[in-house]
Amino acid sequence: DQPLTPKQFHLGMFEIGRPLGKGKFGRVYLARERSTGFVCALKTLYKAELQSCRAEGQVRREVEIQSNLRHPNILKLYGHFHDSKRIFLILEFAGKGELYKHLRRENRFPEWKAAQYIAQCAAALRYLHRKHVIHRDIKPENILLGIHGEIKIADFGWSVHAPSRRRQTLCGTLDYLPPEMIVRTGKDGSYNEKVDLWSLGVLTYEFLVGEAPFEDTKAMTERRIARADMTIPSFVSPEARDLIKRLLVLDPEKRLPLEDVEQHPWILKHCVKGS
Ligand SMILES: CCCCNC(=O)c1cccc(NC(=O)CCCCCNc2ncnc3[nH]cnc23)c1
Repeated sequence: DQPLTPKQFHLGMFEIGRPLGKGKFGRVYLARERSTGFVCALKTLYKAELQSCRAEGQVRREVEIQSNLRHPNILKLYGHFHDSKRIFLILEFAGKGELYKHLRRENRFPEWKAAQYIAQCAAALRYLHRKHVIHRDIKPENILLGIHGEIKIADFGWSVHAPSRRRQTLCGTLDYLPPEMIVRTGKDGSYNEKVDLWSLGVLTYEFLVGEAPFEDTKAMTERRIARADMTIPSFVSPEARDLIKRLLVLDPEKRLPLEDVEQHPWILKHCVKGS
């Protein structure tokens, strides 16, 4: 089941197709390995850019972490190689692309679809946490959909081995960050994998409501996160409301464990096993 296994990869082995996306340090292209016809996604990262932002460590961690992971809801990293200017990550191609584009197009997901996505995210996070990996950046932009609509958690550029202390300053949206990553509450400001439980709560809210629970100006967002100050619209079912409230809890130790998320009435109601 590991189609791309040669030890040494190089660019000439691939036919490059259309761009699939772009990020801070490079782009992702559709690609096909010439000898096997295997379709994958090639993520390019420019060394110069990485050096200027001192992000090489992030890439090394992304490669080291993701290449040891094997789970149906986690995007596979088959290998990597580099040339003089770029680093290339050979990633699984997710046939239905970026989840956030589906969310924006549909505005919000029906409860049965949101519940199935959250159940798959919980299964992937349970697998990561068993390996003492914290993702730290669970949000719609970092989730892809496979050809059968299954969740593929991607972009391990921010993941670390638990417990951890943040070094890099956080860029991008604060919406998904838990209180303990915004204000240094813990004695040494450290945090653990419970940060992903908070993000799962934010993700559940955004799937059902169409916007993040603490979305506001930067200052207000920080304040609202620190107080877990959010309102859940009345169209959200009582079961879904209950799950969101059990995940968006200030005290990391009091957040609903992943095992209980998977057994939550809202999840069981919409995810009949073997359906
Ligand atoms: C460790 C580096 C952290 C910062 N990341 C970057 O600089 C960075 C560099 C290049 C690209 C990106 N992010 C992006 O390109 C964001 C969009 C990534 C999704 C591209 N679409 C895909 N559709 C279908 N199957 C896939 N398999 C992999 N991607 C896909 C990010």
